[in-house]
Amino acid sequence: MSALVWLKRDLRWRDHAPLATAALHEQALALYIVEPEWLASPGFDPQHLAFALACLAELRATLAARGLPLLVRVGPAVDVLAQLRREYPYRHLLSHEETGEGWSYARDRAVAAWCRAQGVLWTESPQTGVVRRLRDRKGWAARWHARMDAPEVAMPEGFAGARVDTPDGPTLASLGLPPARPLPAAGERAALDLLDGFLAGRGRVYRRALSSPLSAAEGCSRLSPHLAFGTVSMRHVHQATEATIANTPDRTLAHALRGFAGRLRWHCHFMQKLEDEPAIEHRNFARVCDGLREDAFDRERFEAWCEGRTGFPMVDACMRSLRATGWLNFRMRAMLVSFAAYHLWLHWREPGLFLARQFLDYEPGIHWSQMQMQSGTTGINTLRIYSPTKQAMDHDPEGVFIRRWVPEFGTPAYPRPIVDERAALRLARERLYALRATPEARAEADAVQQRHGSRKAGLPPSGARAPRTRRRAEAEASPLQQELFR
Ligand SMILES: Cc1cc2nc3c(=O)[nH]c(=O)nc-3n(C[C@H](O)[C@H](O)[C@H](O)COP(=O)(O)OP(=O)(O)OC[C@H]3O[C@@H](n4cnc5c(N)ncnc54)[C@H](O)[C@@H]3O)c2cc1C
Repeated sequence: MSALVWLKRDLRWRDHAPLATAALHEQALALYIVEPEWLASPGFDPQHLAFALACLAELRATLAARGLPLLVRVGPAVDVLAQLRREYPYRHLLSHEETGEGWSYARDRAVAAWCRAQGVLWTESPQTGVVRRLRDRKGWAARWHARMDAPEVAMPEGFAGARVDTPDGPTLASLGLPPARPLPAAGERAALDLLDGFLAGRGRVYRRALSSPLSAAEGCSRLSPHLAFGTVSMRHVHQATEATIANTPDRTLAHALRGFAGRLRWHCHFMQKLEDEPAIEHRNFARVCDGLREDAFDRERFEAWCEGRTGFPMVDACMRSLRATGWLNFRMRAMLVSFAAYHLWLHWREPGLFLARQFLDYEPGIHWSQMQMQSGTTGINTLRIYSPTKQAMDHDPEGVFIRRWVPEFGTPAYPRPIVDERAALRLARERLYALRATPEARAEADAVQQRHGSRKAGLPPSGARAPRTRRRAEAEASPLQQELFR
């Protein structure tokens, strides 16, 4: 039987089940499809494709050295698969599972229907801790560990590669796309180098460096684009981290890496939410929040936020830095969203799409869950309103980061604040706390908690006892939830 490996967000050689299985077949071929639906999706930015193509260039050489040709084609997935089958009559399609946006879910359903009609066997393998068709979250963390602690997939020596021409694939220019902003190093080698350097010592300052935009760029792992494009497997990162923690005599490093290791679970925990409820890309987790902000969308405020000219220097510095580099640390991402949601009273969808285009690491499951969490529409998480002034005092006390990105700050060229912070926050709090106190909101919070809450983390069902004040609510948040907000 002939096999076709359909590469998606798994652009690596190591720990790759579909590639390993393909080697057992009479003939094999690998394919990456540049899908028009992706290019047209509102969260897409040319930097995403540029990164994928750079990863593919390296992978193509890796696979060619083992006798496996890799084709890169452009078109709707079903059309490309059907055309290729006329040139190379494969019977077995192999890929990893994907937890993506609605268009990719619809495409997977179309591919499944096409495979059934054509008599093609399609085998999808998991590659993260996300569990398909999960009934409930009970025991999820144990399943995550079972998968992540299992041995990595043994990779074959070589393949009986199909004899096909492998012309050069598309480029941004050939697809009519503008050039991408400067990118970090792409591909599997770069991912492994980043991980090795982080575990060998760079990660020592992780806990201290994580929160400030001045230190986080160096002190965090910076693995997120690699996890999003699959140039390294989550299992490999987890196992390498656990091995370092167990073996290093450096207790500071081990302690720092324990914090990092916990975040790897959060990656899959958030993706699981989108897997279980794909609609959260578009609509509120807590439906009682429907209508809260939809009709109040102020485009001028939104544009000022996007362009980094809100008159709040820490917000503007973060936004400008993100636009230039494609990355921002967790706390500053959360602050940007909190500012959009509470200070500017913007619904999360458009700011979320804008940020998706800026983040090279755009991962829909994490992204939409976090957008809603930081906007107060999950119904179960503590409302966390970040003060940009406090964030600047805590994480950029000398104003170094602000001066770097907002050089005109302190001159007449810098805009005045676009909102009155006190008045905006008073109104936002009143609206949200009033809503959360309703019996409907409490009942719904229970349902959201049952479906999406991390029971292993011991999160108290927030609907069971409605928090009366913000301080009390924060005190009630579980340690793991608080850890997430650090
Ligand atoms: C509004 C908002 C949107 C976000 N969107 C994305 C996104 O699209 N893609 C993305 O990868 N991360 C997203 N995050 C989470 C987090 O900010 C990034 O994962 C992190 O900043 C990436 O840098 P790093 O790889 O150096 O992280 P490290 O701190 O080194 O963490 C290692 C890995 O753990 C995972 N991780 C870390 N923090 C979190 C978290 N809070 N939730 C889930 N997983 C986490 C990521 O896979 C990350 O690469 C978002 C956070 C917020 C507040």
